Amino acid sequence: MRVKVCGMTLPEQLEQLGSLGVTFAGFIFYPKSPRYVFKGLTTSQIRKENNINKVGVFVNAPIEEVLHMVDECRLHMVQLHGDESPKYCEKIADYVSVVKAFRISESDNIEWMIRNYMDVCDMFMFDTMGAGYGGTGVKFNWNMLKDATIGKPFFLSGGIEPGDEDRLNEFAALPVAKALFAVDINSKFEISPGIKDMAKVKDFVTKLNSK
Ligand SMILES: O=C(O)c1ccccc1N[C@@H]1O[C@H](COP(=O)(O)O)[C@@H](O)[C@H]1O
Repeated sequence: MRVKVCGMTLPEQLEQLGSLGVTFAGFIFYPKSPRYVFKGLTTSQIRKENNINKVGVFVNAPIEEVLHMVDECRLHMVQLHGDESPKYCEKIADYVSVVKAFRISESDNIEWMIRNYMDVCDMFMFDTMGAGYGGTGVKFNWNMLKDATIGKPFFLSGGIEPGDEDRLNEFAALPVAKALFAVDINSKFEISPGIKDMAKVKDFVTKLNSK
């Protein structure tokens, strides 16, 4: 199973990720996040990193700013984690792969939420609704996906933590998980915001892929 580690802020941790079997590194370009990428990384450090797929996470940012960062940092994908409209996604998708994130509450109908985004982005991400835009450290009810038709590859996100490996492998056996593209980990693998516990990341990736 592919893994994305989000909220990278340290150059030495970024360099290490690829060798741990992680497929994607996420950088949060949202200044209000405690994992804001420029706390510890520069655009040139990100640009030079060639051993991993780079995902920029944006929240309601101006389109020009997103495209500028894609160029500057040579991002492979952008993850739109705010309230971006289908039109907004479509404009960005002309230039780079777009992952549209949806923050899920118990009363949501997921198929309804994604319906207008089907033709304007490349993938989806399902995360948990919370007070902020992301990094809640809380899981949503994965059963809500069980009978849904998703129609695009998706990232599973929100509070995934060490010890979830078996549960994730069970989820991966469900019919809906044919579209499960990757699991996204973040705050539950940290020493402090933006500083990852690399031993926990390594252990998780190994256990997840050993079944
Ligand atoms: O982590 C943040 O600070 C953040 C801020 C704004 C938008 C997205 C953010 N993180 C994303 O949240 C999910 C889930 O994180 P967690 O596992 O619940 O901590 C993850 O995809 C991050 O990309």
